[in-house]
Order: sequence, then C-alpha cells, then structure tokens
Amino acid sequence: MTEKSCNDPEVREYASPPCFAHELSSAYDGQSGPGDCWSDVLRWRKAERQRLIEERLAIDADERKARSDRIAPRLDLAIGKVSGRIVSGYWPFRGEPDLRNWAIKIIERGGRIALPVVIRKGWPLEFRVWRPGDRLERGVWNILVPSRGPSVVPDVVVAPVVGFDGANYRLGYGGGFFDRTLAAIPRRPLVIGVGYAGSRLRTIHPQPHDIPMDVIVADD
Ligand SMILES: Nc1nc2c(c(=O)[nH]1)N(C=O)[C@@H](CNc1ccc(C(=O)N[C@@H](CCC(=O)O)C(=O)O)cc1)CN2
Ligand SMILES: Nc1ncnc2c1ncn2[C@@H]1O[C@H](COP(=O)(O)OP(=O)(O)OP(=O)(O)O)[C@@H](O)[C@H]1O
Repeated sequence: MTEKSCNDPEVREYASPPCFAHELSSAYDGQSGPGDCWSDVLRWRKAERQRLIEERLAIDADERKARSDRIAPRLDLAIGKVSGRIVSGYWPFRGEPDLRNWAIKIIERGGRIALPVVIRKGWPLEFRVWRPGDRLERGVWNILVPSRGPSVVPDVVVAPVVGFDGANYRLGYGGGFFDRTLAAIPRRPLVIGVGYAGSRLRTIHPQPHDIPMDVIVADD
C-alpha cells in the first residue's frame, strides 16, 4: 500500500482522524466506497459481507447446485493432477458453493481431502484429513470439522469467498483465517478462491495483511 493511512504519524495526532486517502490515492475514482483508512475499509467490508451473503442465501437450492456443478470442472482445470496430493476443501455453510461431491471424486482419483479447522480465533487454521464416513463435530461458529485425523499441510487450498476482485483478492467472513494461515505456512500451497460470479467486486480494498489467491474460480 503506497497511500497514507489513518495510522500514519501525520494523521495520528487526531483522536479520530478524518480519512484523507481519497485526496492522496490515484486509484480513487470518486465512486462510493471507502478510502484506504482501515476503519473505513472495515465498515465497508462488513456491509459488503452482509449484502453478498444475503444475496447468495436467496439463490434457491437447485440453482445453487447448478452453479456448484459449473464450478467443479473449472476447479479441476485449475488444480490439474491430484493423485498423491492433499487438497483442502471446506464443509459449506451460509450458501457457499457445495463441492462435497467434487471432493469425493478427488479421493477416487487418488488425492486426499483435508478440511480447515478453527483452533482458536486469531490463530492460523489447522487442516485435518477427511474421508467419507469420518466423524464430524461442530467446531467454532458451528462449522462441521473432522473430530480427529492428522493435521497436515495441504498442497492445494480451496478457499470459499464471500467476495473477490480482479486482482484475486478474497473477502471472507472477517476472521482473517486464510490470510493468517498462508502467512504462517512453511511451503505455500496453490491457493484457489471459489465463489459465484455475483460476488465479484471492483476491488476489496486490499490491505497489507491480505494475501491474494493464485486464481479465483467462479461459475461464469
Ligand atoms: N465453509 C467454510 N469453512 C471455513 C471457512 C470458510 O470460509 N468457509 N473459514 C475461512 O476462514 C474458516 C472459518 N472462518 C470464519 C470466520 C468468521 C466467521 C464469523 O462468523 N465471524 C463473525 C464476524 C467476524 C467479524 O466481522 O469480526 C460473524 O459473522 O458473526 C465464521 C467463519 C474455517 N472454515
Ligand atoms: N497475518 C495476519 N496476522 C495478524 N492478523 C491478521 C493477519 N491476517 C489478517 N489478520 C487480521 O484479521 C482480521 C480480518 O481480516 P480480513 O477482513 O481480511 O478477513 P477475511 O479474509 O475476510 O476473513 P476469513 O479469512 O476468516 O474468511 C483483520 O483485523 C486483520 O488485521
């Protein structure tokens, strides 16, 4: 980020600094949206998350399945060979594309599937191997996670997006989990965001902690 932010010493002297980023950023195009102050971006992200999640929850089950089925072959193309590799998927919630049948096909093709586990808020995710029939339990935020299973480092991470932009930045649920995990992981996996075409944004207003995906796969 080259623009000045709210935390710059020049503007920090104000108890509640005004955001001047729109005066400094050449990227500012006068459209509605935040400047580059984290507090503005936070507020904007919160509202966008709510809008995008509501929008996709309104998609009916048949349409969601059709869109998920369009994403699956594109995901195969993006990943390539899976035999002998560990692919992290996800157990869908809040209207995310359902790729569970796709995950089973990965196993049939000789790959392994892992699922992300929130160990604790503010910590990186852990990934646990999952096979069909393995016991799942409700973890943080009631997300189903494998009860046990070895903790592994995936070769490929498929990360569901709430929103995404043309620079492959991902807007998630606001926990910072994937960013923290990718920042801490010893060997960077191939990272693929998946979402619906309707979740595309002009920009997510990336911040220094945001790590772009290698590619985003959508249903269009
Ligand atoms: N299916 C699935 N599993 C996943 C993820 C995901 O995106 N999809 N995750 C990807 O990271 C992790 C879970 N991340 C989450 C992060 C925040 C919230 C959440 O509910 N947050 C609060 C508000 C947070 C804030 O804005 O400060 C909320 O919405 O009430 C839920 C899940 C691991 N498992
Ligand atoms: N590497 C990191 N180290 C410390 N804090 C981080 C890191 N990455 C992100 N965070 C913090 O996590 C919080 C949420 O970040 P952000 O809005 O980007 O979440 P998100 O990508 O939408 O969420 P998620 O990945 O959980 O779906 C921010 O306050 C951010 O500062």
